[in-house]
Amino acid sequence: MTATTEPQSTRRHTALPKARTLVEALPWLTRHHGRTVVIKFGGNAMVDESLKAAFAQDVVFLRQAGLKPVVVHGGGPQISAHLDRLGLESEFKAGLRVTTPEAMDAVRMVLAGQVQRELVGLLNQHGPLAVGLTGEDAHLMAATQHYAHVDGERVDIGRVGEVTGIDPGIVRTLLDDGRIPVISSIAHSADADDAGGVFNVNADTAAAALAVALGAETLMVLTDVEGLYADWPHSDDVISRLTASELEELLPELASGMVPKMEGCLHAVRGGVTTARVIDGRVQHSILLEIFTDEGIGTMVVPDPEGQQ
Ligand SMILES: Nc1ncnc2c1ncn2[C@@H]1O[C@H](COP(=O)(O)OP(=O)(O)O)[C@@H](O)[C@H]1O
Ligand SMILES: CC(=O)N[C@@H](CCC(=O)OP(=O)(O)O)C(=O)O
Repeated sequence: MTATTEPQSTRRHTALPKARTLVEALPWLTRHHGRTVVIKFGGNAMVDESLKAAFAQDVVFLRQAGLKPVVVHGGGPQISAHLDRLGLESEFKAGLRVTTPEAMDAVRMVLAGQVQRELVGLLNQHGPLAVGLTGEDAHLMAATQHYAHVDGERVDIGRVGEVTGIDPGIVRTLLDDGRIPVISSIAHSADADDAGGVFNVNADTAAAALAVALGAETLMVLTDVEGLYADWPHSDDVISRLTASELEELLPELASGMVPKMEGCLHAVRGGVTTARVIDGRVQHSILLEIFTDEGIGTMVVPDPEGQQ
């Protein structure tokens, strides 16, 4: 056998940048240790296989680094594609899907049976970590019917849910057991006369409600744009940081896709979450960049300074 040798100095030299990267992450590792991070993975950010695999690596990395990641996933485009295959049209009002009972069955099947299963599978390639559930499981998320408001009119959009309560017990149990909960945004009906009913909840709204109920440190929303554009669609200047009050002022000007996201961020920081961020899910390892470096990308919403509302 011929042994391969390399001069000691070369080996040390090539390893050094890796060690530096690890050491640079130390303050962030210390700061975030034991903290809960709710990550919303949008259907539009799930565009290719390598991105999904990198997403799974990042989430597992957080878990192995001592954080408690909770994944809430979307799947709007996947639901629309399925409805299309069934010959059913997708209609949105005020950014929310008009959800007939027939569409509700498809929403539940695609989110819990397809998108969630795929994410659980990708995470579990790294070990027996991920457990999938919906808001129906152990009554995690309760909702009543949500009506949309279009041009000042109250519109019935079917089985769309307004979150009325979160019982985070099952998620806490999973986190304490070292698991990664992967949650589909379907809620059980809170109405006694609709027992057994289910509602379609926007995934951004569900993620924000969960972040508040879990006392999460961070809500991270991965989507298919760089962050919140100041003057969308006319310019691609991203707002990098804004306070809750600044965001509140901006909300009426926002267009549909961003509305539930930014409302969710506002709800989260007003509910005690330290930062809510909208980041570009199309950038590989954007979660790691956001948590462990100064080179965070996207938009960060922070609470108002003390004494200012
Ligand atoms: N001010 C804004 N800044 C960025 N994106 C915006 C803005 N207003 C509307 N949008 C739209 O919102 C979309 C993201 O929302 P959505 O399509 O629901 O994504 P996801 O599937 O990730 O939840 C963007 O692709 C963009 O088209
Ligand atoms: C009520 C409502 O609109 N629900 C969404 C749920 C999925 C979702 O929010 O997915 P994204 O995050 O990928 O947009 C829908 O049916 O499309």
